[in-house]
Order: sequence, then structure tokens, then C-alpha cells
Amino acid sequence: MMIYKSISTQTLQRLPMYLNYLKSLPDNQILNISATTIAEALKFNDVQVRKDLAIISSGGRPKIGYITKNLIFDIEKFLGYDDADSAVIAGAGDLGRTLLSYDGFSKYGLDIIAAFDVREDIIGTTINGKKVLSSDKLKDLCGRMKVRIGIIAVPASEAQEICNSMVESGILAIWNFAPVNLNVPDSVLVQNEDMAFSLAKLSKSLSKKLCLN
Ligand SMILES: NC(=O)c1ccc[n+]([C@@H]2O[C@H](COP(=O)([O-])OP(=O)(O)OC[C@H]3O[C@@H](n4cnc5c(N)ncnc54)[C@H](O)[C@@H]3O)[C@@H](O)[C@H]2O)c1
Repeated sequence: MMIYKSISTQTLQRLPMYLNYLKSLPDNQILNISATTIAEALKFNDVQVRKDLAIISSGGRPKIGYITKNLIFDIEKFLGYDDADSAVIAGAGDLGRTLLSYDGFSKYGLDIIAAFDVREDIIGTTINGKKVLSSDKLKDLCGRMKVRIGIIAVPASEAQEICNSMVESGILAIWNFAPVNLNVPDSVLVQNEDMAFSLAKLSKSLSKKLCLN
């Protein structure tokens, strides 16, 4: 069994890119792949790629590289994509509906089984085959179905309360899109998602670039 060393956020962010690239290769045509080839394809530094891959896979061989399908397996295993986790979404508004409509999450081991909302006109509807249930049912359903991931797409004012219900139901990880800092016990993981932050970074980089020109 591979014992993983600790991993930086930057490495963690690069792993899905390696995975996407490897999965984009034609089936059964590229049996072995080197860190250098991956680095060239993604325009990354090859020393960096070699270091990243060495953390999550022991399959690299000098001059041969990695067996492609084994490397895909090792990255998926490290990222937990090999074992689908059930998830629910709180809030089936604009963002919640968009997330529910995206089928690609299953590739990342995320199986969204239902959504919860408070609006009578939305409750009982189905979005992309997923039922929207009343928010009152969240605790009971998540507890019974042993749901591990909760996605928060409710207004900021409602986010902490819905987060509390998720934690009480046994949810272990929260993907939070609401612009609030959630209070959770240490045992619960929270990943905050903020497009405004990414946009601010982009806009700052753009103004720096324009100043240099
Ligand atoms: N992270 C990002 O980059 C990003 C991008 C867009 C929106 N957001 C945030 O995501 C959240 C949702 O945005 P939206 O545009 O979909 O809003 P929206 O108003 O379209 O949808 C919110 C939904 O939550 C429901 N809701 C309200 N209280 C609830 C509760 N207690 N339980 C369950 N459902 C409840 C509402 O009925 C509504 O359907 C907001 O907090 C918004 O700020 C974040």
C-alpha cells in the first residue's frame, strides 16, 4: 500500500489536470507515459510534474515512465474519485439547478442524489432526474442514506442553519458556495467556493500585465 506524503494545495490542484490529460489520450494507444510528456502537453515544469506524481504513485520507472492506466488509477485513488460519495444540494435556485444539471461530477466521485429547497413551487419537481425535496426532510434523508457531502447553494442568510442540519445528519464534508464563513466542528471539512475571489485574482493579474505593457 502506498503511504502518501503530505501534499501542497498547488499539487492537489494540478492532479485533476494530469488526470484529464491522461483520460483524453486515445484508449490503449499510449501504454506508457513519462512525467516529461505530461509536462510538455500541459506546459508545466517537468521537475514539478515528476515530484507531484512521485507523491501519489510508486509506478514510475526510469526511461519507461508510468503505465498510463495504472497512473490514472493511482491519481483517482488519491483524489478519492474511485469511490463515489453521495451528496445533496441545499438550494435549488439558479446555482443549485446548474450544479444538478451537470453530469460530469460522477467523474469526480460525486453522486448528487437529491436537492432540498423551501419554495413550494420547486419542491416535488425533478431536475436532471434528481428530486427536489422539502428542506425539512434534509436531516432525516441524509442520516438514513449516509450522505457524506453537502453542497450549500442557499442565500448567505440561510447558510449556517442549513450547515447545522447537514452536520447533525452526519455529513462529513461541505462544499459551500454561499459567501459566509461557516462554523463547523473540527471533524467536518469545509471547502468554500468563491467565483468573486477568482475573478478578483484575474482582474489583479490583468491590471499588472497592462501596467507592464
Ligand atoms: N461561489 C460562487 O462563486 C457563487 C456563484 C453564484 C452564487 N453563489 C451563492 O450561491 C447561493 C445561491 O445563489 P443562487 O444564485 O442560486 O440564488 P437563488 O436565489 O437563485 O437560489 C437560492 C435557493 O435557495 C433556496 N433556499 C432558501 N432558503 C433555503 C433553506 N433554508 N433550505 C433550502 N433551500 C433554501 C431558495 O428558495 C432558492 O431556491 C448564494 O449564497 C449566492 O451568493 C455563489
